[in-house]
Amino acid sequence: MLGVLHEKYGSIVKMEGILARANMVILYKPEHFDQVYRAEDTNPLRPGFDSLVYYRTVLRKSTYNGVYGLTTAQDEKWRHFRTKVNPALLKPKLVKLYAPALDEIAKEMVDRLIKLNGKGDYLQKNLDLEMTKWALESIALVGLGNRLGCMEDNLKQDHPGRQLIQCARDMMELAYKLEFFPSLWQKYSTKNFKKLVKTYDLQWDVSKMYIDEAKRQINERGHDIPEEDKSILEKLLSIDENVALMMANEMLMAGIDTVAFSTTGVLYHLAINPEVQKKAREEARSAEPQKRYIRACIKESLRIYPVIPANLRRTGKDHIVAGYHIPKGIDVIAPNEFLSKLDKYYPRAKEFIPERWLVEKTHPLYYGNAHPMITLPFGFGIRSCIGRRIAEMEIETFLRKFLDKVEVGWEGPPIEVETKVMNLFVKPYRFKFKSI
Ligand code: HEM
Repeated sequence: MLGVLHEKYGSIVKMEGILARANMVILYKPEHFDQVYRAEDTNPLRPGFDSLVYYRTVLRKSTYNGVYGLTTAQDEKWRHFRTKVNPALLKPKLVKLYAPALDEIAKEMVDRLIKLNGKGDYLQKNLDLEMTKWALESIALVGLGNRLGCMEDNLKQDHPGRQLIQCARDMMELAYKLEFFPSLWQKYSTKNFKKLVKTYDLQWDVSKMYIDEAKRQINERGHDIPEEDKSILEKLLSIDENVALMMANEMLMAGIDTVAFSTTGVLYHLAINPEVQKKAREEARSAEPQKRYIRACIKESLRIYPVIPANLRRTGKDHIVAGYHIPKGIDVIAPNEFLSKLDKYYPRAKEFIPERWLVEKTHPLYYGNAHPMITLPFGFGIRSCIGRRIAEMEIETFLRKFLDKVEVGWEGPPIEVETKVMNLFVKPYRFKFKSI
């Protein structure tokens, strides 16, 4: 759709908001959204998840004590929260401390994939479920310091971890229906809105149960343990209890499908590019600690298959862009996925070429020839993804283990993506895994 609008209306496209939605402008030139996004970066407003905002600030106001979390807070509340959580989640030195624990989970996941690969067409239909189990298990260990047991065999449908996975998916699908299409949920409780409220309630209750259990264990054993053994929850509890609780809750929400989708995307690209896979495997098996080629594979895959296809900011003031007036209160869309696949920015843009992230400046494929705002898989500026460092480490750790033990191929037509707030792969997964 973004391509069609661009072709028909040019590089600045205005769309009237429907029902309660704000008016929107799509800016197709990176210099244009760069101008707006930078000017808005002192107080970045990211709209979206209006139903979750309503749930936390109105429906369940008493539960949240005025602390709304990063996904829903704006203005000073957001800044206050973000300032408190930034160091624990984004400082590379602190995040690296979780590497050994993530290594252990990655190893289990690879063994599990090998085992499940022998079970007929199970992975063709359920690879997404298995990848989300690994992603949840990993983020829970980093976030809470606990294993949830999601990667055990015969996990029951009502296992709390399984419920969290289902909640994350349902929230995305229902919010998509309510917030991207005309809906009257803001006037009265529609059927889908009621379902969504139930899902928000369940996600909160289950994550709170896990968080309370983690807190109980922390209090029982005391705080006198090495820094590398402290979870993010424990670090944040010493700063602000409400913030710690909310951040842990959001990690168990935002850290599941994002990581699972991104990792599956890399597996797909490795599967259809055996030469790249071979090179990545050599690096995975080498003693070189810096896995630059594998990291380039992740970057390149996120360029082609970002989880979030477009970035979004709501203007907090007026802007003049290429002579057009964009007033305050408009949602400005940066169509990053669409732009990232254009040859005018990246030569052979549709091809998976990790080398473009590694070659010298003088090389025609050099990634830096493209405007730096085009590929933004983790968003932009001070409001960009708080889980970025953790996610990158989870994916890299998994790939290193995977490449060492498994060869991956793909049989059949190319994988397809559908977009529902986030990107999702369409089943079946036609991967061929071979233990090596
Ligand atoms: C590969 C995996 C991931 C991708 C591609 C991704 C992508 C994004 C993007 C595009 C945004 C919007 C940023 C913006 O508006 O500028 C975002 C925000 C966010 N992400 Fe991630 N994410 C990933 C993993 C995670 C993980 C593991 C967590 C858990 C810690 C997480 C938690 C969040 C939160 C809480 C926000 C809101 C930040 C704020 O508004 O301050 N994400 N993510």
